[in-house]
Amino acid sequence: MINHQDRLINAIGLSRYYSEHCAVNNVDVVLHKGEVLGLLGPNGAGKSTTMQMLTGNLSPSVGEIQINGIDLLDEPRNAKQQMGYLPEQPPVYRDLTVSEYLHYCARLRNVPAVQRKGAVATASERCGLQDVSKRLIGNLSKGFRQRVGIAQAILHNPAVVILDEPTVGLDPIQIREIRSLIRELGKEHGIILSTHILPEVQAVCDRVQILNHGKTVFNDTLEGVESLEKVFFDLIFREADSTHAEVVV
Ligand SMILES: Nc1ncnc2c1ncn2[C@@H]1O[C@H](COP(=O)(O)OP(=O)(O)OP(=O)(O)O)[C@@H](O)[C@H]1O
Repeated sequence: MINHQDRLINAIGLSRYYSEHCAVNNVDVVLHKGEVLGLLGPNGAGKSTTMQMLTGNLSPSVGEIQINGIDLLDEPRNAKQQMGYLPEQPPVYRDLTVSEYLHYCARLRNVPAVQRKGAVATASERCGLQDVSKRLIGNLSKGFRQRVGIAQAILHNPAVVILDEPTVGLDPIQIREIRSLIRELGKEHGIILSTHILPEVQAVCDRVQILNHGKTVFNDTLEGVESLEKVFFDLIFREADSTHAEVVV
């Protein structure tokens, strides 16, 4: 019997229309404790729309979403409290120091005043930011700014962390560091990672969900998968061929 208790995200039957256009079509997203889930797909597949629905920034046209057992549509504040989100553009303020910014985020996240210092210290330590806490964010390297973005996402110790393209524009050393941070975080949180970089998914994810034309076309662990690239291109091109065949016929 399936145990739904350990589902940090339980999103069932999600669809989203933009007027007549169905961008996401009856997609389920399930995330378990201790799992890093890679959300993949070619441009326009529906990843951003799905992530925006999961983070409560966009209402689904159809479907329901529970975050750590709390209904996102009925109790958006409580459900969002269970979640940390790093959008593709980290929401950092360049004119604040790392410490000032993280304290500000802790306030926004309703971390009680007496716990803020500890929460900032813990998130800074986990993201390797102790040595730059007094530096202005605007003067940090992109890799460190990304760490600050991840630190704000985990500050309130959420059950779920959603990361959108967290390593875009980083150098190879920074990429390696951020990936190992994601793996580390994955032990205590459930993580959804959206990226176009297939080797990244293979390096950090336990399971992969591939979207194409708004539908799930693959959802499985990476056990025994030698090349995710092959799986990905086979699926996407097979679909393109069959779509083409339909048009021709
Ligand atoms: N606000 C909008 N209004 C109308 N159509 C939209 C809107 N946002 C997205 N779409 C369309 O919905 C589909 C899915 O878009 P979405 O941005 O979710 O895909 P994606 O997988 O995130 O793509 P990318 O990797 O390029 O960011 C696309 O066809 C897109 O053009």
